[in-house]
Amino acid sequence: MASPRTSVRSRHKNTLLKVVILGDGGVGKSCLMNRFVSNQFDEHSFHTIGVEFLNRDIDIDGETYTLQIWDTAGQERFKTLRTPFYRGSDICMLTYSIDDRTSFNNVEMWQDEFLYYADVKENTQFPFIVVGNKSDVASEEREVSQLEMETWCNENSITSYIETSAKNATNVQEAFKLAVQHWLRLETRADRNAPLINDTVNLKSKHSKNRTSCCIGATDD
Ligand SMILES: Nc1nc2c(ncn2[C@@H]2O[C@H](COP(=O)(O)OP(=O)(O)OP(=O)(O)O)[C@@H](O)[C@H]2O)c(=O)[nH]1
Repeated sequence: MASPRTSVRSRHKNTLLKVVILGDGGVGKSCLMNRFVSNQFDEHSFHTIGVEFLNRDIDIDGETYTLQIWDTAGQERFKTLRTPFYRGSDICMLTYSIDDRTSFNNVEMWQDEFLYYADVKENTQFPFIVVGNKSDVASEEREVSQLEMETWCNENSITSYIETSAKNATNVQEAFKLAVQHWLRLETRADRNAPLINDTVNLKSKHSKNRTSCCIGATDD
């Protein structure tokens, strides 16, 4: 027999969130996705060509969210294959590898690429999370300190950041959870502010446009 908690939760509709993972080739995007979805790690992971996606549910505060995770090809030559998939994203994970300074320096470029091709106008209103992967490497191989990453995030109004290791499964679940919590915070704020932004809102209408559909459908409406 189902527990009272389960039967209450089963009445809630799942929320589907599209999460896109961006970052230089080789920083570990595919490994992060596979660790999160299948709890597996491939020491000899191949470069991604274009995009791949996998789904996994995550429970936060008694609610279930289905994450549709899009792993993209980080190599420059695949740019035209990956960018058409940015539109409609709810969350963007900007990844670098802590033993590769160039990949950290490129985080800003990845954010710009995402904003442009996803057609997101307000970058401070979009849930970006910065993920420094490969935290398992020996300290002498580290090229980017955690403080440096936090400083960059603060300067760029990014409030969610974390170091992970897809290899030894450190903080991978937490990274996705943090991302959804960030999305939830912005969503709640958008809902709260909605009537203030549009003073001609029809109070009888049951249809409420949330922030996500605004970003997706801006050119199609
Ligand atoms: N030490 C360590 N190695 C990792 C980790 N994550 C991934 N790797 C290794 O890094 C290499 C690249 O991993 P991928 O997941 O294919 O990298 P990617 O970012 O998807 O690369 P592209 O598909 O080219 O964009 C592989 O050899 C992985 O085994 C990690 O957390 N720690």
